[in-house]
Amino acid sequence: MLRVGLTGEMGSGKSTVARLLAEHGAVVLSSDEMGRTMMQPGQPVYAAIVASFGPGVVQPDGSLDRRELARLAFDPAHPRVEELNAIVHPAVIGEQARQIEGLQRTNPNALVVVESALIFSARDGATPWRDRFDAIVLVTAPEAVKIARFVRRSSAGRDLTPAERAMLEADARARLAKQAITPEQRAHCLVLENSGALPSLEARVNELWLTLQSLGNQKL
Ligand SMILES: CC(C)(COP(=O)(O)OP(=O)(O)OC[C@H]1O[C@@H](n2cnc3c(N)ncnc32)[C@H](O)[C@@H]1O)[C@@H](O)C(=O)NCCC(=O)NCCS
Ligand SMILES: Nc1ncnc2c1ncn2[C@@H]1O[C@H](COP(=O)(O)OP(=O)(O)OP(=O)(O)O)[C@@H](O)[C@H]1O
Repeated sequence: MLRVGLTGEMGSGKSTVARLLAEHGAVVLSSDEMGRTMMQPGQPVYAAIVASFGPGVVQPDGSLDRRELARLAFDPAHPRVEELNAIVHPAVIGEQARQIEGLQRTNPNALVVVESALIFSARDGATPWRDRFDAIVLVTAPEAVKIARFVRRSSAGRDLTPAERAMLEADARARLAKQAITPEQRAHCLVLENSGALPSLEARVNELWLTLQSLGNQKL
């Protein structure tokens, strides 16, 4: 088994790369999706978030108000993202470890890809990222492209007022600031640049797949 961490800042194209790797046969675990599942009513993570952040983050139907939670988490005057991370990240990392352990038994030759913007910074308090992954792939794109992709996704095709656009851009910058990757971390990564058109990304992913295959079960 090869355990690959797939990272890159928001809007860099990680999910697109994950999808392409899955088409080659990789087993992909998405941290964002796992986090969302654990934040559903009835889950321990949901209860811990409501206990910390209060009833103001609960919508009338009982689900979490993600927009309000994001506002509190990334509030520039009083950010609480570390508090939120301390609840969600250990649970997500623990679930990933359990799923990878299961795959070791059922599919020992699997190439497992864990997708997360926070591969280097997310902690469960115990296991350093070096012990959780055999190789890290970093997807990069220019800052302006990443912000534009976030604004486009968040507005879902709606026309934005200049004030709404400015708010979304500020939200994007606040999230990106929490994802910055240091040159020391980058030096550990296989870097995939994604500033061009999709076919050139696809060609790079084809090469990446061959490189990962050639690693076998070796740590990079
Ligand atoms: C703040 C929340 C409620 C915002 O929800 P929203 O639906 O707007 O965003 P979504 O979860 O789809 O994330 C979109 C992107 O935001 C960025 N982002 C999310 N959480 C964080 C964080 N803690 N730090 C930095 N960037 C983040 C990531 O690039 C992510 O891909 C949510 O992202 C959250 O609970 N974050 C904390 C837990 C977390 O880190 N989740 C992501 C991986 S487990
Ligand atoms: N090379 C490309 N050309 C055109 N569009 C692209 C390219 N790469 C990615 N995209 C588009 O940009 C958007 C963001 O890409 P993607 O969701 O893969 O990024 P991400 O890094 O996973 O972002 P996030 O962390 O926000 O989930 C998507 O709509 C995707 O289809």
